[in-house]
Amino acid sequence: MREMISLEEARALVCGAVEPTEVERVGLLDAVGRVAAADLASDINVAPFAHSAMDGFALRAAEIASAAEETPVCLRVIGEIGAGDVFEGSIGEGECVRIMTGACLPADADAVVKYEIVGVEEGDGKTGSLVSFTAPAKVGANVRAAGEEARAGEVVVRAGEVISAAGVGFLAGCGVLEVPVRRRPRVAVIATGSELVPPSEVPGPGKIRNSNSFAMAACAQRAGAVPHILPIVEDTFEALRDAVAAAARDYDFVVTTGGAANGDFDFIKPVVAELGELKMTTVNMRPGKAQTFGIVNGTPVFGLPGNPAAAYVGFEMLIRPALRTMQGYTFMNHPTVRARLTADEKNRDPRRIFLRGTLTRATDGTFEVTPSRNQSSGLFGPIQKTNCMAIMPEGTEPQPAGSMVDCILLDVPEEVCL
Ligand SMILES: Nc1nc2c(c(=O)[nH]1)N[C@H]1C(S)=C(S)[C@@H](COP(=O)(O)OP(=O)(O)OC[C@H]3O[C@@H](n4cnc5c(N)ncnc54)[C@H](O)[C@@H]3O)O[C@H]1N2
Ligand code: MOO
Repeated sequence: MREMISLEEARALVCGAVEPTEVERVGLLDAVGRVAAADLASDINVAPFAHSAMDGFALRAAEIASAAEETPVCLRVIGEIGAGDVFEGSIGEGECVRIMTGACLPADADAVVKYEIVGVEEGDGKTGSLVSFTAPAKVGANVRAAGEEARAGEVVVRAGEVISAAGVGFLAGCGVLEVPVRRRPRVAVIATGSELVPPSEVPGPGKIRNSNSFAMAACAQRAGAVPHILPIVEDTFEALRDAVAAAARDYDFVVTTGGAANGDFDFIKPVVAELGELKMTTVNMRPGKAQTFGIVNGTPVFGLPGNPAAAYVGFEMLIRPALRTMQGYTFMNHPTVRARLTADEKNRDPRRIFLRGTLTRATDGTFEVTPSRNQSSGLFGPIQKTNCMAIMPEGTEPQPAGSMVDCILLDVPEEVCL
């Protein structure tokens, strides 16, 4: 095992070490945002029948082929059909049928003319009236064909597609009410640290609230997994070993925070090494250098650093892709855009730096990014106030204002008005 690896190597290692969860069938609504695990086919033609796209008059286009302003063509209205009705009669020469949007096109008709451009010569436009047309209509005008969206038996969503909200509607129309998807991974979240108390308590001397477990659980939820916050573990080898061993038996993925460095009370590395196989310990990024990963009892175990921002970056950059891999997603990472730095950035490091920052649109439509003043790896607060992470490549010189940098979009793409 090499000591320090690149983020790309780390991501490949972690994603390569996880297995897809088994397939379960979920109700259609629960499939939104998830990946279809099998091809899905329609049971009927969609639309099931040719129907009108407009409120108007159904006719044979040939009847009004000669229609013009000076030489209108008049047709007799012989019936009316609303959506849900079927016109059983036949349309003879010189005749048409009043039709509503969504109604089944009469068998004899091949076009619909919307009623805004139809004159009423006699009557009220309903059955028995005489209506006039001043322009021809194309065959198929304002007609939605049967099977336009799907044919009976046709695969409408392929295995591997992410089902969108509109896709849920599409599948409902195709009669697909249950969708096979990969089960959401169950993620154990364990905070280690003798200084930690649950957030429900006011910390006493030397103690702090366990905020990491909540953030990591929220990240897991956002990644499509089901998080379980387990009890805080004190800083002893035995306590952490027992907690990790139990969690590796009961969950699909184990996340710990803290105790990932080389301090006197940092035990995640020796624990993973003793219980299973340690695969990495450090990644070339800042914050979040100390990233432990290994396999215990066939279960991936990820030891995030204790510093909140470092844990967050580690989760989003390394654990989220793994949890998505387990669910069958092919796109693992947050979207990235290029943006102009609004201020000089003096931070430099042999490691790749992820600066928490705010991405905005400039008046010319391009992106600008302003890194937060406080880049402490010990804080969640600045991340709550930002919407991206600006990437300073490893080993770079200070970046002057105006430099173009990659920015990873976090939770709030709408607010960046994409
Ligand atoms: N001699 C060195 N010391 C440290 C180095 C180093 O390179 N040499 N790196 C620092 C960096 S950077 C990080 S990150 C941490 C990572 O180490 P640990 O994973 O062992 O982190 P801890 O010591 O356990 O905790 C660090 C910090 O975070 C607070 N913390 C821990 N857990 C939680 C939690 N659940 N909720 C909120 N806050 C938490 C903890 O109290 C510490 O203040 O090592 C540095 N040291
Ligand atoms: O590994 Mo530490 O993350 O730079 O905060």
